Amino acid sequence: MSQQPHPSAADLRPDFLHSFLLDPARHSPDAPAVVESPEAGRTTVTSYAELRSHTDALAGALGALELEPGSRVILEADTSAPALAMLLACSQAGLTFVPVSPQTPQQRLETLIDTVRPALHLQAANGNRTDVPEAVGTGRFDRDGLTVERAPAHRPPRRRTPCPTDPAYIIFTSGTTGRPKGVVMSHRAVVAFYRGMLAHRIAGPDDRIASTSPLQFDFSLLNIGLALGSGAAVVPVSPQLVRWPRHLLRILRETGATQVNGVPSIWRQVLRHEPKRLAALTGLRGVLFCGEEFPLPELRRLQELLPTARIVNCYGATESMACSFEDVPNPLPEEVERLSLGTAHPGAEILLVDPDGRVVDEPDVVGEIHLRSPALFSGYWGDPEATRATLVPDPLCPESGQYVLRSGDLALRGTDGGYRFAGRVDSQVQINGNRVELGEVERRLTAHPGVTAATALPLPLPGGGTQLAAFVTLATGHCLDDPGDLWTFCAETLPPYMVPQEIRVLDRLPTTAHGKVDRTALLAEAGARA
Ligand SMILES: Nc1ncnc2c1ncn2[C@@H]1O[C@H](COS(=O)(=O)NC(=O)C[C@H](N)c2ccccc2)[C@@H](O)[C@H]1O
Repeated sequence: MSQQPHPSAADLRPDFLHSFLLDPARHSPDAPAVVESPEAGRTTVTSYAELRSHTDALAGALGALELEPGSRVILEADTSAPALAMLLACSQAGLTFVPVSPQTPQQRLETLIDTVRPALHLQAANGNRTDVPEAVGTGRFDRDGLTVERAPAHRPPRRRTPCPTDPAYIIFTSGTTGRPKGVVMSHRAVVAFYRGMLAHRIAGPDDRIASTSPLQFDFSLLNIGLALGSGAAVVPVSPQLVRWPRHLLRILRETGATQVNGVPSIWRQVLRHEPKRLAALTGLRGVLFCGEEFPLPELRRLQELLPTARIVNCYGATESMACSFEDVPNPLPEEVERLSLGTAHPGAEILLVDPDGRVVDEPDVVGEIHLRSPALFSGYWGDPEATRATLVPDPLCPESGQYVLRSGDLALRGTDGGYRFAGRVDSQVQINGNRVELGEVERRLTAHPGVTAATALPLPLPGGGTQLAAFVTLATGHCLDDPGDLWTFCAETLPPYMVPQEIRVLDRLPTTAHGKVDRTALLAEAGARA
C-alpha cells in the first residue's frame, strides 16, 4: 500500500458523510471508485464522477419526497455501486440510512421497522422483498435512478437544516441479549473515525479494496471509508460468494484487488482448499481483518502464502466503528501467543479500568477497555438505559461531562505499549466454581500442531452445573490418532478445571451472518448431541 502526502489543511472536508467520501471526485473524477465483477469475465468500473452523478440524481429523487431531515430509510442491499450511491444520496438528502441484508428474515425486518419507524424501505431493482408493512413507503433503485412504488406517508415537513451531529446511519447489532440494539452514528463521529483511520496510510489511490462483509455490518462502511477516503476503489464481494473459495479468488483476480478486508473466517476455506490459487494472486499486497481474534495457525498459514502482504489487525466495536489498527509482523514470531491491538487511532485513547473503576496504568495488568474518542456513537436507538450503561463518565475525570465507551472487552498493555485482547468481560465463565477465561483454553488448543481453529464454550448440564466444551477444526490431512491427544495436550499446561471435558472435531466452525464464529449454533449442536 503506497504512502500518501500528509493531508493539508485544504483537504479538511466538511463533516457530512457524503461530502467527505465524494471529495476525491473533485480532483480525480476519472479514477475508479467501485470495481465490480458480477460474473466471470465481466468487470464494471464506476468512476468517482459517475458515483457523484448517480448520488446527485438519487438525492434529487429523495429530496422530491420532502421527507423531514433525520427520517429513517431502510436500505436493503448488498454492497454495490448503486447501493453506495443510494447510501451517499441518503446522507446528501439529510436522511438516516439503516442498512439490512437481503437475507434478513421477515420477522427481524419487521422488528427493525417497528423500532425505527422508517419513512421508506428501499431495495435494489432486483430485490426479493415483497411484504413491507403498509405504513412504510417503498422503492427500488439501480444505476438509472429511484422508482418509488408506494409513496411515504406525508408528514408536514418541519424543514430544518441537516447538521453533522445528525444520525448518518443506524446499525443493528446482533444484540447478545434478546432485542437487537440500534447503534446510532452521527456524520461527525463517522468522519472523525475516517480521519483517524486514514492517518495510518493503509491505502492509497492505486489500491482496490475488496469488501467481503454485508452492508449491514459496519465493517463494510469502514471499507467504503478507507477506499473512498484514500481515493482508492471499493471491490464489493457478495457475502453469498465469499464462502466459495474459487468465486472469491476469481473476483479478486478479475478486479485486480490489491487488498482484501474481512473477518478471519473468510480465509478458512481458501487456506484449506485453494492455497496455490491464493498464492498466485501476486497483486494482493494487503489484508485487513477485524471482528474477532484470528486463530494464529491460520494467520501464519496466510502469511506463508502472502509473504509480502501488509496484514492489519483492526479492533473495535460498532459503537465507535473501530478504534485501533496494528500491523501484524510478517512472519509472526513463533513465541507470539496474543496479537497486539496496538493503540487507539490518532485522536482517540484506550483506557483500561479495573473492576473497582480505577484506571490501570501498569503493564500486563488486565482491565476493561474504555475508549475516549470523537467517533463515539450517539446512543442506542430508543434505549436510553442501555446507552447509559455503555457511554459512561470519563473514569479519569467524571466531573468533566466527557463520556467514554465502555467496551465490555478485557485487555492488558504489553511492555511495548501495545494492547493485547484478553477476552470479553462476559467470556469469564465459572466452571464448577473456578473462573475460566475461554480465550486461554482456545489459545492452548490452537497451539496443537494439528489444530487450525478452536472455540471453547460453557455447556450447561441437564442436571445443573456447567461443563467446558471445545470445538476444533484440524489442518488439512491431519487426523487425531486418538481424540484423547487434545485432552492430554491441554492437561499438560492447563489446570484440570480448564481442560475441556468434551472436545469435538468439526469440519467447519459455524459462523453468524457477519462471519464470526456462531457460538449459539455450537451450543445448539452440543445440546442436540448431548
Ligand atoms: N481485531 C479484533 N480482535 C479481537 N476481537 C475483536 C476484534 N475486532 C472486534 N472484536 C470483538 O468484536 C466486538 C465488536 O463487535 S461488533 O460490535 O459486532 N463490531 C464488530 O465486530 C466490527 C467492528 N465494528 C469493526 C468494524 C470494522 C473494523 C474493525 C472493527 C469487540 O468488542 C470485540 O469483542
